[in-house]
Amino acid sequence: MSMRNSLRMTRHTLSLSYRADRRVTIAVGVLVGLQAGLVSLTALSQRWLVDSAELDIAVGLLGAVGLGVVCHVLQTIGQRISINYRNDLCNRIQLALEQEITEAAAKIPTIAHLERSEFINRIVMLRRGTLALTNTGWAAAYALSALAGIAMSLWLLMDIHPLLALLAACAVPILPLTNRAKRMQQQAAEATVEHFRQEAELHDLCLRPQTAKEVWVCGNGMRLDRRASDLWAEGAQHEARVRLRGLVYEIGGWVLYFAALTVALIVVGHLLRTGGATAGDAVFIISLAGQLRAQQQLAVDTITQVANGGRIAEHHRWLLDYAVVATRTGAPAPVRLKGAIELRNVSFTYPGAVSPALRGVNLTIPAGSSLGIAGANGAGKSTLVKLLLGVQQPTTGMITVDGVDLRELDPATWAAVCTGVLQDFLKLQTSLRESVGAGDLPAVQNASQVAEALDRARATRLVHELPEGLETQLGKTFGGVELSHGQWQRVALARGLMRQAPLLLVLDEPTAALDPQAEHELYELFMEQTRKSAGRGAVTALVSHRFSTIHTADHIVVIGDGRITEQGTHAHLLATGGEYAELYRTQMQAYR
Ligand SMILES: Nc1ncnc2c1ncn2[C@@H]1O[C@H](COP(=O)(O)OP(=O)(O)OP(=O)(O)O)[C@@H](O)[C@H]1O
Repeated sequence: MSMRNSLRMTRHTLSLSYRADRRVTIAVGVLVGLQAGLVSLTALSQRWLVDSAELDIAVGLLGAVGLGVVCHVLQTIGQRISINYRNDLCNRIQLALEQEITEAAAKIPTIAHLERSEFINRIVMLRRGTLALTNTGWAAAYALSALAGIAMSLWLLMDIHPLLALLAACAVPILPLTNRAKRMQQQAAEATVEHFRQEAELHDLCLRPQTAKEVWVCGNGMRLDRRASDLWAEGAQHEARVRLRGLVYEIGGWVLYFAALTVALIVVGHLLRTGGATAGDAVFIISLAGQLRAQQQLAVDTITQVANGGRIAEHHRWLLDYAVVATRTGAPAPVRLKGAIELRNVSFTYPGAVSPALRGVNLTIPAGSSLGIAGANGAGKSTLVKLLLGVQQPTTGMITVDGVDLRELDPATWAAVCTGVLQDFLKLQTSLRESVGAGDLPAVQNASQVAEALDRARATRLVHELPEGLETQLGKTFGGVELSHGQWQRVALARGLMRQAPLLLVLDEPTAALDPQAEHELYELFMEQTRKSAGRGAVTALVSHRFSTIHTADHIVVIGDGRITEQGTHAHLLATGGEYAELYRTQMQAYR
């Protein structure tokens, strides 16, 4: 399997190199190929030089010097040129691979793969191993060149004495033993990836400004740091132990070769003493035997790199296959909703969770209406929102849009008619214009559309307060202006309001960071927008803990422990006198 992956990645990365620069790829290929013959030719020139000197042949001497110089020049300069250009090609291959990985990940229409640790580990291994993947193709080219060079050297050595073939035979175990050592290291890296992921996460908690303040207030910094360091030490110790065991295998592989080298040197001494070889032959054998070690080392290193690339390629293949399986096409999403969005007996369980987050939910959201979603923490409100947006799919049951199963609609076109603000909204550290415009990318340059969205989010004052208005860089990471949490939320709101005619507007606690007056104004606005776009059948789904805001929705559902416990209009729910009525009255009294 790994062999097949190595071959596939070799072909793939070499074709990426060829696509990146055809002429340079061919030139580097020729230079790498030439290296195969240069080692033998250099040794032959040395033999020719010594024999010509012994026999006093001037032409031979001149020829040998010329050949030697040409070989050395080609070897040294060729190597420098090929290494430099190969590095440049590898940078381009790496960029192309990273694009491929990001594009594959971006094509996946749900986020299910980002909620399973075995998948996340694969993605981390893949990202960490991009360099190994990148090198596979050119490592294979160097390996072929080294193997061809070894074959040529051996053929010439055996011509002098068959025993010298021992040098090659005894080098054979080096490759499987080195490969075994590398495989052990790779397995250790896979076993410890979660340790390092947790360590990075814990250290990030202490270093990210957003989280560091809470860590400081709780006085957890030292403890988190110790826990992170313990995790790192555990992972690093395991890897170090495996590396040491691997080293024993690697050295073991070379022991046999050094024994064969001793035999070869004894053979040379014997041949010289008995007249079986000339002084030129002796120089030739010693020179080639020395070079052979370097060639074998190169072959082992590069073949190991190819095998390593093959192991990472398995994760690459997994991601591409997963993206293909997960990528769905289907009927385009409607631009106008005529009937309703319906949830039919929908249940959803998060990967690895023991109990469902939603159970048997039946709900009809008629075209042109607004839906208020209420419920305690952890009841399942945000999960319902994720299912409506299509980023998660029901485990059982189905969601239909005008009678068509959401899974049968083209996810990209469905995403294009959805918009909104999620609870854990994005703080996009770009210019204000881009941070808002990202809500409708084709319009990101359209300053008036961006300004309009900011106006609808009641954030125009913010634009005037910022030193460069719409072009102000936001966030500290790139030296911009830091906003308050509420201001960031307004920017996120404006982003969610960028799309001119969405079919589904989702607002998952979009005003939690705003003051009550601002919240009230915004809800009035949302409801007005819902009424205005009712002609297109657009639907607004609004999650909030504040009953003062959701009571204006056309239909309200209360979720408890993953089930709909009550639903109806505000008036109906108040008249029923259930949990909603009680909570509503309690909140209203608290506000008085
Ligand atoms: N990514 C996840 N993986 C596993 N379980 C999750 C995940 N997200 C939420 N849950 C679980 O699903 C249940 C519902 O969570 P959800 O976020 O939908 O609640 P919520 O009603 O939006 O809560 P809140 O009011 O606190 O935002 C909870 O029990 C929660 O622990």
